[in-house]
Amino acid sequence: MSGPRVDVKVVMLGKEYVGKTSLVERYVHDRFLVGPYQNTIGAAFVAKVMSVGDRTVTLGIWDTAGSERYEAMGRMYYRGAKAAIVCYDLTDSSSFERAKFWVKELRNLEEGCQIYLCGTKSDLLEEDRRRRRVDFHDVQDYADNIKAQLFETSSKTGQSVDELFQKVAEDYVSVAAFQVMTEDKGVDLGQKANPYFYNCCHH
Ligand SMILES: Nc1nc2c(ncn2[C@@H]2O[C@H](COP(=O)(O)OP(=O)(O)OP(=O)(O)O)[C@@H](O)[C@H]2O)c(=O)[nH]1
Repeated sequence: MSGPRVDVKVVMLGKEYVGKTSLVERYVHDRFLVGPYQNTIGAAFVAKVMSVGDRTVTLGIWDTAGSERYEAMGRMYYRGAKAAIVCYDLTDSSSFERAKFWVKELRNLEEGCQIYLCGTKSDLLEEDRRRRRVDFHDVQDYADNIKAQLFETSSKTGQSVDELFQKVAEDYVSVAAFQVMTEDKGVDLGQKANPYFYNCCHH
């Protein structure tokens, strides 16, 4: 990989047990850990180097603990994040309520952070569609409202996991390029208050 380096801080948020750690494990190590569930304590950090066009992008991923016990710490970890992957479990409606809580927080306190909604464990729906507890179209409407992107993933099968992280990196690179372009030209667009406005309008 060559070209200019870009570092992006990404934070994983969502209720405990929704599968944040599993998503990171699948993306970074291409594996799905079986065995007893181990909740994350505090947060874990992992970096993954990848490429977007001729750019080398390092995603610095903070995997936060979902337990409400660690809620205040979650705040520490999303500070300065350029992207948040807000996870909910497709088979657990309460986890979507919790996702909305994080979205509200981010929108109030971390304006420059692009939000990606991620419905997890889609393989369980492949096994039995009746297990779905969060309607795709409802979430899509919600995502449109908050200008977020929506993915449904499975860390077990790998479905849409690479696509999700690739999109995070691509979006960040295109926004960074747009910022450089407008700064070079001395353009002062109102949209720059929300750097992802441009990006959202072009996808
Ligand atoms: N079938 C299936 N199970 C999953 C998937 N992702 C996670 N799980 C299971 O869900 C449980 C919780 O997964 P974790 O990745 O530890 O969840 P977490 O959100 O990191 O949990 P906290 O650390 O407590 O916040 C584990 O038993 C996983 O094996 C998936 O895509 N499919």
